[in-house]
Amino acid sequence: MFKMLSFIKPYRIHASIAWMFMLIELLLELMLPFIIAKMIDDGIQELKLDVVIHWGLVLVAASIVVFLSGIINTFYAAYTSQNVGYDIREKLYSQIQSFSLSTLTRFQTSSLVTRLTNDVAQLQQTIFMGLRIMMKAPLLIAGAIIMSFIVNARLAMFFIIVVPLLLFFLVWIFKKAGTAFVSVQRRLDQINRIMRENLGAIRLIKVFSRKQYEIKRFNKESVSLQKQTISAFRLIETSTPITMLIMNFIIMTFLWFGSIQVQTNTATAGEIVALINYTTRIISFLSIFSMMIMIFSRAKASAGRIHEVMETKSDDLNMNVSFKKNRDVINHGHISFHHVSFQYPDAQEFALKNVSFEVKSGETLAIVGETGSGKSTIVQLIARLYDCSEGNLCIDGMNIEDFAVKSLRDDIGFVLQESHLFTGTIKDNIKWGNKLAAEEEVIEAAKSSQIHHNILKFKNQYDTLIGQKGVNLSGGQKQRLAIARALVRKPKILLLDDCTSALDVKTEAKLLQSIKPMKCTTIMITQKISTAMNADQILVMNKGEVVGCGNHEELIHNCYLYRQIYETQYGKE
Ligand SMILES: Nc1ncnc2c1ncn2[C@@H]1O[C@H](COP(=O)(O)OP(=O)(O)OP(=O)(O)O)[C@@H](O)[C@H]1O
Repeated sequence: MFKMLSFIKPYRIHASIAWMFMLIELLLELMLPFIIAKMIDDGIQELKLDVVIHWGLVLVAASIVVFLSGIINTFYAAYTSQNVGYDIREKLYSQIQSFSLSTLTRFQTSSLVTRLTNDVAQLQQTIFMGLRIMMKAPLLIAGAIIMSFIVNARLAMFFIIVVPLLLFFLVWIFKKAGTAFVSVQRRLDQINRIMRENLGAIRLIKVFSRKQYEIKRFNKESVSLQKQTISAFRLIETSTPITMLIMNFIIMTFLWFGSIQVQTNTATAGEIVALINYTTRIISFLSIFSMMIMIFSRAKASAGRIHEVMETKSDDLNMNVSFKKNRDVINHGHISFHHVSFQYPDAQEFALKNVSFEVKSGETLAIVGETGSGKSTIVQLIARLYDCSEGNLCIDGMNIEDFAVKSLRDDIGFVLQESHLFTGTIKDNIKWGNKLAAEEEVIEAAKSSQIHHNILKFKNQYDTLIGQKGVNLSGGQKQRLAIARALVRKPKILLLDDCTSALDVKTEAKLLQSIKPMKCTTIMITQKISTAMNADQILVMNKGEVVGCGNHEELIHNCYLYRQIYETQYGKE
């Protein structure tokens, strides 16, 4: 938690101003009961109207300054907390961007979203409360005890016994509640995960009529969150009645012993009023204390979760500038795999086993094979989303690990199996691939990917807004838009991971024809033999191994698996 305080450093002047005005407010608040005691003892009891007016005016002036100090304090506390929240969120976000795929999987997307939103908001609120009242509460309690000693030391002795006991009790609650709130935040992660899954698959839920099942699943997590939150709050709530009971007991003690002292002329009525006034202030701030415990306990849990992300090593290959020969562009796009094996982190088996093949510059390689045979893994290694476990992957004769990762990826156009589109216009989505692309280049990419004519039919053409995840486009349109986004990069290497599945044969053939003149080395994963047949070479994969490589004619004769796939799609004839 204290590590998070370093984020306040840039705003120390604003935080100090908030603090200063909080101290002014506090000092004057502490003086108010003292002023009232003076008014009673020197003015009302002595029947001196001028003394009453004098202390009355002092009281009004002090109240105005308290009010103004409160406003200024709130302003600076809000400024500091909002800015610190912004900085933490920004740092957290860029840290998340620097994680490798396996680290991101380990944290889980829903948990990262909760950390970026809810956890940061908890810290923001704690900093605001810290500068507004949290610091004030202990100081006011200490100040009220000191003032009570100045007013009447004998009666104030009760505080010395009771207040440390109370504080001890409250710290114990704070520790217990901290653990409880970590569980609350974890439950919140689960709720977010279910919501993400649910909203992302709303169509699937509808067609499978799984609405009730999903509602039950959500309710189960929701009830679990509710129970955990209630038990955490219950713990904190026990502190309020216990605190009130003890402090009311002190007030009764002051009234009892105070009345005896007034009768024996060892204390004045004003002193007793002032002492009770200080006690009620301590009570009100001790009840703020229980709120503070709650806020601090939650913030402690949130700070731990944020700290965990910030302390995790940035392990995206982008960060490790490991290129030795300083090559930062792909010249020709010649790809060669030499006995490459690969195992996913935490996986039991190798996804690729001793894979060797070559694709010459400007050629097209189609990869076919059963599901789970390692096709996507091959293209992911070329984009260096992972490094080979064994063997070498070379581009233009140089080991891929010697390239600067960012530059390597800048020369690659990658179209994933699932076409992710972003909220924005069609033009924005294509330009996402290359933000420097001119209008003509965007249109050219759209033409090559066979989506241009569809776009022209929309009322706003390239400025048509796409909803979240492109809901107003068909599956095939989304795929072609994703291809246009890759083509606009003018890549040296184009990786198409089964991204033409939703296209009809005619459109797909046109698309592949228009890619050819671009002379980029293309690796195309496909389930369709009709598509694979157009490639210069076809690689046949089975259980992570290459079982055939060559053109269509060669494979029909030499590769049993290829022939089987062919016969399934075209019939034995
Ligand atoms: N992130 C991952 N972590 C662990 N194992 C993985 C991961 N991704 C894939 N695998 C495993 O690696 C193997 C190869 O997966 P890959 O996605 O390359 O197959 P594929 O041929 O592209 O399949 P499909 O045609 O269904 O897309 C599979 O057994 C799969 O379960």
